Amino acid sequence: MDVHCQSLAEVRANIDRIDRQLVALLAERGAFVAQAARFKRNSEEVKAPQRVEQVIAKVRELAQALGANPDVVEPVYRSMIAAFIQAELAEHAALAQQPG
Ligand SMILES: O=C(O)C(=O)C[C@]1(C(=O)O)C=C[C@@H](O)C=C1
Repeated sequence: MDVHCQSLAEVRANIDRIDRQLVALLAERGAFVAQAARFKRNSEEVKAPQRVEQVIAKVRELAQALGANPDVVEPVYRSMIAAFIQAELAEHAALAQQPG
């Protein structure tokens, strides 16, 4: 990270720019999470706790490699995945209501 901002406004402009990218990526990630519901038989498979731990281990490694703080990245991911699980449970329940 080699950008040295000259003002708080410049800092916040950069944060706003990054937030736009993050939200776009969350939209893309969320669309794939919703598709995962189609391949799962029940709510335990939706929650997939072993997969959650795989993802956490992977993003902690990525954080180390990319200069992020793993102790920030992990709770962000745990919170994000918890929210995606709720959305995927709702998607799974909606699919179960569909005929055929
Ligand atoms: O990998 C899956 O099975 C997913 O549904 C994706 C995802 C995630 O957001 O990473 C969401 C729910 C599961 O708890 C595990 C992981």
